[in-house]
Amino acid sequence: MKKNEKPKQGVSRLLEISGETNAPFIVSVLLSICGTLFQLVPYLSVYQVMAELLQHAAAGSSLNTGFMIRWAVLGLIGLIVGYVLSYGSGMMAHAFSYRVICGVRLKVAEHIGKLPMGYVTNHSIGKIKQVLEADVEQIENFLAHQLPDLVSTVVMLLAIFIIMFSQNIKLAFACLLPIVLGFVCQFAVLIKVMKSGGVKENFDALEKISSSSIQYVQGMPSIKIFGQTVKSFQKFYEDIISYRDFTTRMTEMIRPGFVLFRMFVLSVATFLVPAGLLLYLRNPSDVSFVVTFLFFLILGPGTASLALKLRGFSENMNVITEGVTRVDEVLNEKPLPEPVQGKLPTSYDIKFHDVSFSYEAEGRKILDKISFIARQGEITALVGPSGAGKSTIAELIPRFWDVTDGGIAIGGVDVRDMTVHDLMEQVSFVFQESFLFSDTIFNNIALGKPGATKEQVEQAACAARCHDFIMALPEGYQTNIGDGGVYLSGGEQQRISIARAILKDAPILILDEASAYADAENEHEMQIALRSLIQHKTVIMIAHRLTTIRNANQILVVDQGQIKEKGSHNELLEKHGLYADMWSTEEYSSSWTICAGKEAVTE
Ligand SMILES: Nc1ncnc2c1ncn2[C@@H]1O[C@H](COP(=O)(O)OP(=O)(O)OP(=O)(O)O)[C@@H](O)[C@H]1O
Repeated sequence: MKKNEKPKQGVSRLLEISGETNAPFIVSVLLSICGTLFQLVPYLSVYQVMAELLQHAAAGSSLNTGFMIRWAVLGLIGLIVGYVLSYGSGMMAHAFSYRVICGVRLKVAEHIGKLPMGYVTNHSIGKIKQVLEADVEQIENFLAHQLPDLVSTVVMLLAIFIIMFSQNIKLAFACLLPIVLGFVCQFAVLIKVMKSGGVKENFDALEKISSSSIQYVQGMPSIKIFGQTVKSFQKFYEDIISYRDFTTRMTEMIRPGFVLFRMFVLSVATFLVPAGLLLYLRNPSDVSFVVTFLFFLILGPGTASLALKLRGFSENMNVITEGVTRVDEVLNEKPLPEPVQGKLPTSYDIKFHDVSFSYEAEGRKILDKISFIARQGEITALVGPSGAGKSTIAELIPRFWDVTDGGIAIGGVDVRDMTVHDLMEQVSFVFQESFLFSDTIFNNIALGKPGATKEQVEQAACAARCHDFIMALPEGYQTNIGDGGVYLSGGEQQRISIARAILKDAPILILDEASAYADAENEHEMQIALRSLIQHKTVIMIAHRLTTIRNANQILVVDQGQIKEKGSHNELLEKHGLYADMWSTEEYSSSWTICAGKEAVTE
């Protein structure tokens, strides 16, 4: 955008976002205008036939039947051509609007993918969903249906009034007056709604309902187990109630103006008939006036339905502006800064140098001057109490967030000096909560390496020890997760995530509680799977169960955002510090049994 150039709004901003040109839209509008004009021909034809009938009614034999048939045929042709053109206009407008919303959705989705994770976690899924689905859907409705309709309605109204004024100015005024009065009432309401911020409030309220309904559905197990109902799930209930109150308030605000609007525009005949009769009584022998009056009686009430149509557009114009503003709010979020020409590391030691980090600008320090080196070909384990900052340390490596102070380097290259794409290529991450898409198992694994062959996916699944349970599913690798009652256990889901990571085969591997769901047998399977995954890589492993990481080359004990101890399992035991305490607590608790009867005993 050039300096001092006003940012685009509404439809032109939509075109800018989607990268579409307005040419198809203009063609669609032109077709719509032509279609509308052709649809006026039948009215003209009725008028001509009536005029002929009235003027020669007394002497039936002088009726020009050829003239009347020609007009009847012309009326029919006008009707057919009008509908064909309107159909063409509608088709073009739909194709155009679907291209626009496709472009907008892709742009927003692509942009969200470039934003720091902070954006996704700080903004509820409901809000993002609302922008991507409902707000964009309104755009389709507006572009495909309302805008072409608006143009044809305005053209039709203009054409009718031009014809009316050319026939009889006084009768034309009698038709115009109630419509003007109606719109004055309507605009008064509109200004009131705009001043009250009603459109924005409506979008905000829908966004809140969308967010809390997602939480309600996602939290269903807890809601059920704690005997909650939709009424006691306070947030959702309040959002529904406040939307009801808001819409009631808005209706009360809009209703009186709308009733007056309808009353005026539907009373065109009430204004027209007395005016016409007065004019007729002045000169009852004027047959041509009677013909004109009849013509007004045919066309006049038609203007009411057109005026009713126009009413909706003024409201929808605000809706579209608000929808585009919300899409722009997402697009204006700053993506992670990245260099144009990124550097690529040639080795994969990870070095944290005095890294401090807070989630919010002025927020609590989560990490405080963390320094360590995780060597290539070695396992570096992070252990410590819950909330110590282990996951945060891991998530800083692929730049889910950027450090507040200090730096992280891979093979001597600061992660901020690599392009985001290159950085992501270097890192595999198995998350605490494995996320599987509602797709086939094959596609879920192949996510690790787009374009992977069947053999590669199966090899990865074998290495991750999940091939056997996949083959036992109804359609093997082509089984859709979530369909037909196919659900996987937590441990199975995690092994699929490990298969994904094996397939990606990145030089850096981060495992955040990768065996958290595993039972004893599963954990053994998973350990074997991980062994084949971690060779020659830089591995960062977070674990609560210390047995899982006792063989790690280096163990970092994290507490309250700092590294309190560092060393191998044996070295740390000899220090008799936090790690030694955690180890003895784990050994102690693993020897616990619960007795049926009097008391719990230890071995
Ligand atoms: N997205 C976030 N926004 C704000 N604070 C966060 C966010 N994620 C984590 N925190 C806070 O950062 C601190 C460290 O969290 P982190 O998940 O790194 O700890 P952890 O040691 O991995 O814990 P656990 O072992 O329970 O997974 C916690 O106090 C947590 O509340």
